Amino acid sequence: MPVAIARPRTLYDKIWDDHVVDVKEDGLALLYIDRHLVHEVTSPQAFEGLRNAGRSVRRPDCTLATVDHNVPTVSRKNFASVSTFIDEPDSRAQCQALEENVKEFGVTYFGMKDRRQGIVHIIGPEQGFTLPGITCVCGDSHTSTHGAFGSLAFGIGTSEVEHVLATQTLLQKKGKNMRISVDGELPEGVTSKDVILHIIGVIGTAGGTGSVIEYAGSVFRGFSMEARMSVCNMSIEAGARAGMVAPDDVTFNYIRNRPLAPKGEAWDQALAYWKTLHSDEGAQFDAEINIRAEDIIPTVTWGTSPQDVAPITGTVPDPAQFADSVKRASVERSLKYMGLTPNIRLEDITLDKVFIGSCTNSRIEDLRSAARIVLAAGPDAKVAPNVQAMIVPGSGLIKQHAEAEGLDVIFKRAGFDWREAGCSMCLGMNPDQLAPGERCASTSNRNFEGRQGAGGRTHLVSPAMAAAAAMTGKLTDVRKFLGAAATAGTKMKTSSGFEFLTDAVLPSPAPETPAPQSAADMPPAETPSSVQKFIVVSGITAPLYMENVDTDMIIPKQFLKTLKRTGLGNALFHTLRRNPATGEETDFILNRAPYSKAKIIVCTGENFGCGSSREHALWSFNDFGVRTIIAPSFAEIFRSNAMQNGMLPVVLSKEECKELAEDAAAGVELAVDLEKEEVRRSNGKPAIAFKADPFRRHCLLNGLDDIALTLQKASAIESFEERRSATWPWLDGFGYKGRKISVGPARTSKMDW
Ligand SMILES: CC(C)[C@H](C(=O)O)[C@@H](O)C(=O)O
Ligand code: SF4
Repeated sequence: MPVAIARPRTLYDKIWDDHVVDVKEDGLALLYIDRHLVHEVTSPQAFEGLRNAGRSVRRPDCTLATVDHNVPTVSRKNFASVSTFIDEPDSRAQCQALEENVKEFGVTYFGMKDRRQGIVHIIGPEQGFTLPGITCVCGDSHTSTHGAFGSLAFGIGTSEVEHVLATQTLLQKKGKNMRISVDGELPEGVTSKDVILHIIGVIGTAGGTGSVIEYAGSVFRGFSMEARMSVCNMSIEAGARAGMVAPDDVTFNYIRNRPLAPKGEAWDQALAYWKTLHSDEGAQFDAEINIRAEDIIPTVTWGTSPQDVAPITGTVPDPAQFADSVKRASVERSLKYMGLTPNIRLEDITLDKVFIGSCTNSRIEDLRSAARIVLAAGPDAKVAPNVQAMIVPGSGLIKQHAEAEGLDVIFKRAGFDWREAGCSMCLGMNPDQLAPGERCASTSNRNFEGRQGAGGRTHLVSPAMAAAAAMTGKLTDVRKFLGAAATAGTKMKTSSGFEFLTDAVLPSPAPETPAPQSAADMPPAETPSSVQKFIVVSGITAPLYMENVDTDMIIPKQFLKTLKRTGLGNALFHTLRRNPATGEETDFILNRAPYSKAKIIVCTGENFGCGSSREHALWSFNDFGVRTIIAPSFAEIFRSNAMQNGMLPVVLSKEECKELAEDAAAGVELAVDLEKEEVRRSNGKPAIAFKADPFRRHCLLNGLDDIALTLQKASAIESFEERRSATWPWLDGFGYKGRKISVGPARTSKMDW
């Protein structure tokens, strides 16, 4: 376990070193996963895979599930069951599938009747499931949120969800260390959301690619856990695999006494370990960014990428200012989509909707900060008549806590809609959506085209800025309300919220005690692989001249409701291929002959596949017939999802991509040869060499399935678990009565601890 390594290490190095079960010569490690969060969108196909292979959930004690993306946020007063409550058939089916799967596989589940239900990234920390020093994953890109506790937390695709359920491990290559320090005094009115939006503006949406970001400096040290979570949450928007803040007293005080936090002696032991979790003096970072707190002012996005930020005092940019043609085209496209004219003042932009919620900003502190602004607007002030504003607490417990503080009254009196917990209008997989053309100030994390509803326009802001916008009906500099907000703040009563977390909330049935699973009990490793071999793929190649092609664009949310991996070919680039108003085919490249039969895509812009972890993006390419994509860079989760599906992401330089795109536009066919690691062209021009990761190349050439490979290491996993129980006993999951939950499959046991 903790090995004495002399060189100074970063926080990331330490957590990484402590979780390696096995490592290959090329650095590919089998990493043990301490905590696995599960939601209804990215898990059905994973449970189905387990079922088909006769596998069980290896560590139900370290797995926690809830429903969030699909749930309607209307009152649950009349809730009887998911079957009667959720009208939309596909949303209903996904929630029902999770309910059946957690029962069958014995996973703890917070359903819609449970006040602990909420957004997956809210409930983990709230329950003390998220702890410092752990590895934490979820089939969701915003898993980076949990890094706020000094853990290594990252999003994965559905195939990896299945891998973790079956083996409690993941195959991972170590990323780079990046440190972003923000020091100094934040000006008044500037919040954690402004800080992270500013950071993304500085480093760009691909700035963190390949790295784990450690947030350091006096500003983060001074932040509450809620504020740290908002920052780490959006690390994925900066392209990073994960973000983290070293744990300190703020962290420990937040965790102490939470239902699943270690108690008594285990607490003392855990605390001693957690205090070692910081980057050592002299530890090496591959990249360092320093930002002055004084340079940050309330920030808002104007475009369709989270890097499209500007201070609220600024104006909408003019595409003419951009020398780079790809960049200029992308700004033009954004402004057209957003319905904005260059050079207008941001504060002159009027709104239709305001959304306060999402895993970025739906915690108690966010709601308080919004309420303070509402109060500051005056005792009788109302939401502007042109605006419809909604507040969606992140969990049932946050809702209860806010109501105990009277925040709901403040909001409702001013005309806000006060809702039940869920992802809501962050991505609109449920009824909360923007209508085409509607403009929204939103506290969520993504402003991609169509994100909050087809044709909807999103401006990302902090909760305080959202509240200010709701009251004025326009994007507004929150600092105009500050004096009054300070007075309002003194009138608000706050409470710790701990009383809602006790066991008394809901009775927890005594856990069943299935026998621990040993290597000998594990199903055979040689279950047939379903991964397609990739040797050479050749054929029609479609050129794409775009940067930051995000997964919301590749496959919009309405297609994520499937329980299958197939049949998604028509969904590929749906909003670009179909006119949203008429449903008719557009002239998008993939609708045009010969490209409608493309097997290869070549994209000229960076950061292909950024955004969500939805593996559906790859399933839709596959179903369309595309097996390989060539681009200057890929978002990490997309890249790893591709290879889990027998598909190959090929990285070439920008110039090479441009050259190949020109060839493809002229009808030249390409052949991507993984064996020879080269791209050949039908016009006889010289082949272009590329490099594939040796292990992944081997797997793709042979159609090997990661789970089967990992199961060959069953005894190494088992001995790691023995050492883990001895060294970090608090990581063997605790139940709601402080009892340890037994390890092992519980296919027939009831849900809940
Ligand atoms: C549905 C899920 C895969 C997705 C994610 O990975 O982020 C969603 O939470 C989102 O925010 O787009
Ligand atoms: S980003 Fe939005 S949709 Fe995704 S998990 Fe968070 S709240 Fe849910």
